[in-house]
Amino acid sequence: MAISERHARNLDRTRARPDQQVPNVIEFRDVTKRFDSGDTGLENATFSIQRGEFVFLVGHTGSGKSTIMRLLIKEHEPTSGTIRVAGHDLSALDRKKVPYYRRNLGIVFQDFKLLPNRTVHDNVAYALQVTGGTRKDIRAKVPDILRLTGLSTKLHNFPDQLSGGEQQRVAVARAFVNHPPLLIADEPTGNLDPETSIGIMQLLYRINRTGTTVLVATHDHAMVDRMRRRVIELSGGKVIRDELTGAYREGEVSTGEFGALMRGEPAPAPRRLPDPGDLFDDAF
Ligand SMILES: Nc1ncnc2c1ncn2[C@@H]1O[C@H](COP(=O)(O)OP(=O)(O)OP(=O)(O)O)[C@@H](O)[C@H]1O
Repeated sequence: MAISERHARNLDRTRARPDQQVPNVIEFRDVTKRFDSGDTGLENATFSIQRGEFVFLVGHTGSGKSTIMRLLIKEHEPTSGTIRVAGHDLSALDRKKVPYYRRNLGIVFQDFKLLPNRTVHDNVAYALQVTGGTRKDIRAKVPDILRLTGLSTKLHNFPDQLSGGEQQRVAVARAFVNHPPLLIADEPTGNLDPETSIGIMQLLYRINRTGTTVLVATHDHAMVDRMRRRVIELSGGKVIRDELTGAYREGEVSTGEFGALMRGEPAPAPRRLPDPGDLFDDAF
């Protein structure tokens, strides 16, 4: 669907429901996930994330971070409880429609998941093609996003000709080229050195400042402490902490480095404010 059509439809939505609140982008209500093996991935987890937030999911290995991500992309189904994305109950989303839903989300993994036999340009363009982007869209948007992610000089390179940090930039560019209302990243800096990790986090921060809601699962203590964003901590599948400007560990003092870390990082002007309802274009 063309952006202008979407925009008009979103305006209609707003007009039709003037007194209703904008729904949370993500809402977990009493969500439990038990696997066939008997392991518990998540236990009675309740939290919600509003439009435009930047949220870290932290916790020891096995605490349930990836389970939340996999539930969000409907790779797993909850054993009980309700998950809503942009106000839609994910259990009502037909299996056949799941690929459409996922294409409208920005998803970044630790291991990049790039197409090995396509160039940087084509990896990013592909994300537009599968959502119905025309050649004109590709010509207009891909160079822009490659500039934003610092990849303009690498557009003809293949993934195996790039460093880990550059590959992750391509993955972020691909996830963001559609300007998704929600971007989720599972350990996006897990394979990168601290310096490169800062670059990736700055990129996610800039993306967040265009209006995209960003959820990042991470073990990266230093990054969480420096950025001072909202932190949801898990332990044994339970939410044990939810702080608006938290550190990796409860009660740790601010390093005060956030300003320095993000200085000189101007946010690109949003083309349009992403509407979470766009996640479900063609899906419901
Ligand atoms: N497919 C699965 N089958 C069985 N148990 C699973 C499965 N996926 C996760 N688990 C279990 O669920 C619990 C939570 O795992 P999860 O992968 O969500 O943790 P995590 O916090 O993401 O860990 P890490 O930081 O190591 O990635 C663990 O006990 C894990 O063994």
